[in-house]
Amino acid sequence: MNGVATAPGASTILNALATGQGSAFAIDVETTATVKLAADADAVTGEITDATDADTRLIERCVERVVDRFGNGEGGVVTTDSEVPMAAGLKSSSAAANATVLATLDALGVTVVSDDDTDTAAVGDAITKLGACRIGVEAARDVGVTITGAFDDASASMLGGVVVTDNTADELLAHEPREWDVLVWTPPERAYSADADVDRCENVAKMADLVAELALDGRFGEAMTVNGLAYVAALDFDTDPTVEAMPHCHGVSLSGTGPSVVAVGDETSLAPVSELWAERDGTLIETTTRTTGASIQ
Ligand SMILES: Nc1ncnc2c1ncn2[C@@H]1O[C@H](COP(=O)(O)OP(=O)(O)OP(=O)(O)O)[C@@H](O)[C@H]1O
Ligand SMILES: O=C(O)C1=C[C@@H](O)[C@@H](O)[C@H](O)C1
Repeated sequence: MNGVATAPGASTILNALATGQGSAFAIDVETTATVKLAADADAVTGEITDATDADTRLIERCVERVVDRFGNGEGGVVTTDSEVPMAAGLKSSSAAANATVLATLDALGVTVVSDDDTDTAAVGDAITKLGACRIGVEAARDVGVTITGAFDDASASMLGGVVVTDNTADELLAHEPREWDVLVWTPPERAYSADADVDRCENVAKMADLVAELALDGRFGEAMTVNGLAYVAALDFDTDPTVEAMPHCHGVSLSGTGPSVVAVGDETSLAPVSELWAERDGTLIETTTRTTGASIQ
């Protein structure tokens, strides 16, 4: 009973910490999960390739939740192998959870239905992609790696494209395809979402409402830039990387609770941003949006 699945990381248009409404888009860097289940194994053990000291509770809990719902008490081993850096703002936990849930469903032979936008929670012995996504969100809540549940990040990773969500109800408000070039700058420091200063974020709630309006109007570039300016201030990051990118790109924002800053546009508009950000410490990733989301391999 083996299963393998991949899920992409994501970046932020609207951070949900202020109001519970969020918006995110999938990017073309991904995490692969491999799940090996056995009827006679009595526990689930997680391993994260190249990060032996990292916390494996999220992926173990994802397997347990899928087995509780669709299995028969199986245990086993889950391994993730990821291109998405942890605690960088690029939704590594959502990618790991989605890949693990899908790989476990694959191992158990459960059919995953792709009628994402109709959002039927489960159809007989099958489950929709959004239903699978909600299992990962619940697992993230169980182990405390999220503030709101991060259904925005998780559904962007699961479905691909751009989503707008209500994280207080785990509901999808909009789902749109967008094709942008994407430039990611990740400074050397790391920031775990669960440690973010939520009280400071609540101070920018009126700006978050404006960002949600822009996003629901399909004005994603402006939405993410307003979000970026509000949240770099609220979370006390340097405003310079955002401001210097603004004249060139379609949109730029702090991603999640940082520290990465992400700009979207086309190759020509991102070239001067790349030159400016290359002078800073840290790493640059040139990628694209991804419209296809997570999948069983
Ligand atoms: N590749 C992975 N494999 C297994 N577990 C992971 C992986 N990435 C993240 N996690 C789990 O999620 C926890 C939170 O990670 P992290 O802060 O990176 O997630 P995040 O909330 O998605 O934030 P960010 O958007 O900053 O990446 C980690 O401590 C770990 O338990
Ligand atoms: O932990 C959370 O609930 C969140 C973390 C960040 O990624 C945010 O971008 C997201 O909107 C919500």
